[in-house]
Amino acid sequence: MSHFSSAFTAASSVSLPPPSFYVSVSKRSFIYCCSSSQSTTTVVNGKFDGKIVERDEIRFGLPSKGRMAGDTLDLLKDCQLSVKQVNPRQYVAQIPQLSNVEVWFQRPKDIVRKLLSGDLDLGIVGLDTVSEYGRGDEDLIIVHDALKYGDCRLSLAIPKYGIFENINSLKELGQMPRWTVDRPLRVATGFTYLGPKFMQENGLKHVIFSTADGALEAAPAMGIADAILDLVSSGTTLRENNLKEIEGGVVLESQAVLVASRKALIQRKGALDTTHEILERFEAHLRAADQFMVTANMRGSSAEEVAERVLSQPSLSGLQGPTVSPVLCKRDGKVAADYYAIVICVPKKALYKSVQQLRAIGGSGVLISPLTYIFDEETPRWRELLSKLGL
Ligand SMILES: Nc1ncnc2c1ncn2[C@@H]1O[C@H](COP(=O)(O)OP(=O)(O)OP(=O)(O)O)[C@@H](O)[C@H]1O
Ligand SMILES: O=P(O)(O)OC[C@H]1O[C@H](OP(=O)(O)OP(=O)(O)O)[C@H](O)[C@@H]1O
Ligand SMILES: [Mg+2]
Repeated sequence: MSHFSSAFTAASSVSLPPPSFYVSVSKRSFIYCCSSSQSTTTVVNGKFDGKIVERDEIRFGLPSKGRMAGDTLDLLKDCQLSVKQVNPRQYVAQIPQLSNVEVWFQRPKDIVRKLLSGDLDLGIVGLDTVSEYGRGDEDLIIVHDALKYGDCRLSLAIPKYGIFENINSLKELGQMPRWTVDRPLRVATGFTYLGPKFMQENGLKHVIFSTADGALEAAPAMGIADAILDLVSSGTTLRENNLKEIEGGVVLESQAVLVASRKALIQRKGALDTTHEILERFEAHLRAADQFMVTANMRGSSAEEVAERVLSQPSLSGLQGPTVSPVLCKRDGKVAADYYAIVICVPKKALYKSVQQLRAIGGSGVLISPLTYIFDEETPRWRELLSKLGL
């Protein structure tokens, strides 16, 4: 177990001056004050003399509640990694298939903070959370960038009415002459790192940010802010509050990601192997999730001739060409192959087109089955990870 208590707070995130404040757009550091039984140590950006604190288990942070929690457990279950949590209020759990892993349920932002402080080694959160609370720290490595749930975008929105009626782009918003040092554009957001950074990168000078924990969409109508910067998925909340997104106003496209601490992967025994296994399971499942396995019978003179016909169709080329096997039957006392069974994988969205193309080349008895996993020789993301780690 760690010598340090985990209950530390990122100093930069606790004392946001209410009600509105000028945010420095320079990169700020996290400062954690850690006390052990013997001494008090200051750990800057989660680094403790560049070394990790020794412990035997690999700690995996999962969202404890909210919209990411259920989908995260579902993904793990689909990858045959069942998280054994006795009740929802228990914050530690096990994954029997990964005996060296300890799951810790935490709020998404705390997962990122604890990866940086070295209290977690791996985590699953939205890319928005990694970007906001990770603040570009090089210790954070995105191992899988597209877990295919939690889709949303961080986007700037302004009222549809009044002075903004004819404003439809970030450029037009920035060029409105009314924003001055004395009367800057007021933006309400929970993203107090990404917001100012985005405005600076886009050359908007007179901007002031205020923050609140939720229901930001009310701020313009209440006269508290001119614009909001918040997550959007269906767009319903914006619409219901008479707000609109603008061209060039998307800060970030987000979905759930698997993120790791670089130090943990390099220094902690077993961390890299465990990450490899989790990554392989995720990739195998996610690749399979949008494909069907299609089998069909085709009359033909040889396996090669049948394969030629299949490969002539654009939607039927399969993973590495079709698998073609003879369907053997007895005719006039002799075993012969008049038919061949072909097996291919097709993207779910191309299913009907594939069936049509199979029929067009003489396919019959077409069977469609769901695919559960596709394990390739090596996943491209594993290679990328090794290269990011300099291994
Ligand atoms: N429409 C959406 N609004 C907000 N978050 C979304 C949306 N769609 C997907 N997400 C993802 O879900 C995450 C937010 O989950 P949730 O609202 O449960 O947690 P949170 O608000 O960050 O936690 P907390 O309750 O500690 O503030 C986001 O960081 C984002 O990655
Ligand atoms: O585009 P939509 O599908 O409408 O989703 C966007 C809304 O969802 C989130 O709020 P949440 O439900 O987390 O409530 P909160 O603002 O109180 O956190 C987000 O902050 C937006 O308000
Ligand atoms: Mg929320």
